Amino acid sequence: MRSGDSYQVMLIGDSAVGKTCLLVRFKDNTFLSGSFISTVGIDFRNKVVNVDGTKVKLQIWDTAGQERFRSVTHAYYRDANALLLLYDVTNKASFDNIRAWLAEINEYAQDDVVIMLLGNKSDMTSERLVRREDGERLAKEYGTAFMETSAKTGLNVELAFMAIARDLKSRKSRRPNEPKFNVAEYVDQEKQKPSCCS
Ligand SMILES: Nc1nc2c(ncn2[C@@H]2O[C@H](COP(=O)(O)OP(=O)(O)OP(=O)(O)O)[C@@H](O)[C@H]2O)c(=O)[nH]1
Repeated sequence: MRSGDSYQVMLIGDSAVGKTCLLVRFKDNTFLSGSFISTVGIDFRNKVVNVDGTKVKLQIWDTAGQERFRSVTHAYYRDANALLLLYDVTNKASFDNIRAWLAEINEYAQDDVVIMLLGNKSDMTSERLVRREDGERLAKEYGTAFMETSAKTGLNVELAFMAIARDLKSRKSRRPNEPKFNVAEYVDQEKQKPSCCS
């Protein structure tokens, strides 16, 4: 693998939506079950992924969702190249708060930041309170990519980070006459592959 670029990806969203679990699933392919330990301030992990034979280093910042840490996390927004914005499909308030999170992004992040909206805990089918269509509609309204994930089963977790890595890499290396990388199209294509998203 050739060595390539490094990017900062930040996980944001209400407390307990599953940001830490999503990161641990991506990094170590395990699920943190048992008692819930809320993140204090901010934490980070690196993972190197392979995008078309080039190493792309993702430095992933896991932020605390609790309100009292907001001023700490604000300081990190401007350095983020991409934001994974999570809600919990079993927690309606976490979905309703997405507009407020998007307003924060607008205020503190770079204008060209890549944003992906993720509806996490999609494995909890009987407790679901937010429909997939509602997530899709909101993402469309704000022009962001969207998918549902489960840190517990691993559904779409790798895909979400890989789509971000590809988008960031293509923004950097794209020649003026090349078409823009389309995250939504990429995600749809990958979802259809049998090896994906189990
Ligand atoms: N069933 C299910 N439970 C999940 C999933 N993701 C996270 N959880 C559970 O939800 C709780 C909160 O997960 P965390 O990852 O710690 O939440 P967080 O968003 O990092 O929370 P803060 O650090 O407070 O911002 C834990 O009890 C997890 O086990 C998921 O995809 N499915």
